[in-house]
Amino acid sequence: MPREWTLDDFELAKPLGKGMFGQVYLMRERQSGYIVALKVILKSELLKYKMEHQLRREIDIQSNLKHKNILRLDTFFHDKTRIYLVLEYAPQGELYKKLKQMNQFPEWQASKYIYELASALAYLHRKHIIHRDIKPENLLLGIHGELKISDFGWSVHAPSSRRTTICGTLDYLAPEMVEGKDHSSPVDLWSLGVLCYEFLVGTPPFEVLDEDVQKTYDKIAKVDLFIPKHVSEEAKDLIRKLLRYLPDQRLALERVLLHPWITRYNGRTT
Ligand SMILES: Clc1cnc2c(Nc3ccc(N4CCOCC4)cc3)nc(-c3cccnc3)cn12
Repeated sequence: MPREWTLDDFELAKPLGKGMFGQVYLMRERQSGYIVALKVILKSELLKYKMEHQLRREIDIQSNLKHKNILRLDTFFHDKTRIYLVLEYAPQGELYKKLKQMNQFPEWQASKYIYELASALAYLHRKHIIHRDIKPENLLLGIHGELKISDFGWSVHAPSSRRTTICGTLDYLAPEMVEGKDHSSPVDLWSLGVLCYEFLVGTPPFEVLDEDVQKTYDKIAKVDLFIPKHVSEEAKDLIRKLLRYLPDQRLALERVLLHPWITRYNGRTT
């Protein structure tokens, strides 16, 4: 039985940044020199937002996943005031910052990220897990620039009905999520389509400038989609096959992985 870890087992290398519920630090485990990212969450904050059940689910789900495009959660521990998540360190940082810097990705880069995302989602869906919160802020980059899905705070076992109020942007949410209906794994297919658009265009497809939630919702419900002409026909085809109002009409992940826009840049999976 692995012994309980404590904060004394680690020494601080540098702060990495601020997440939703606390700071993230680059740490070195004293005995082995092993480098990790330590996510520190204040228990008081957790209680204030009634998020302890969501964190418990995040830990249960993420600690049992093993896939090169999913950030590993190695272990966790807590003291009187804080909970510590010992996570895999992603040396190339946050994908959304790279997207902001580059404004949009070249087609080969977007195709590679969508391929990696689809591979990770196929793995999750085989385990009947839906992520439900796929967006650039939840994507990190590994040592070779490979995409890593992090933050499983909204993941659940499919099928599901939402019990927690949605906060933050609606930009990535499927119509059935926004409408509060029962939903299942196709919600991640919708988000994949939104991300494919955003990687190539630089902004999400249903974003409204004044951030009026109702207007965003109306655009999502109508699938009011305009794809700029610089986007290749094959990429447009994939985006249109994912951004379908009816969940069952969205292209299955197995078909995404074999789509010409994906296989052109990532080699045909057997
Ligand atoms: Cl969990 C987890 C695992 N790895 C990371 C990570 N890695 C990481 C690597 C490298 C750079 N830099 C690369 C050179 O340019 C400056 C940034 C940043 C973050 N960051 C965060 C994080 C979280 C919140 C805010 N900001 C960053 C969470 N992480």
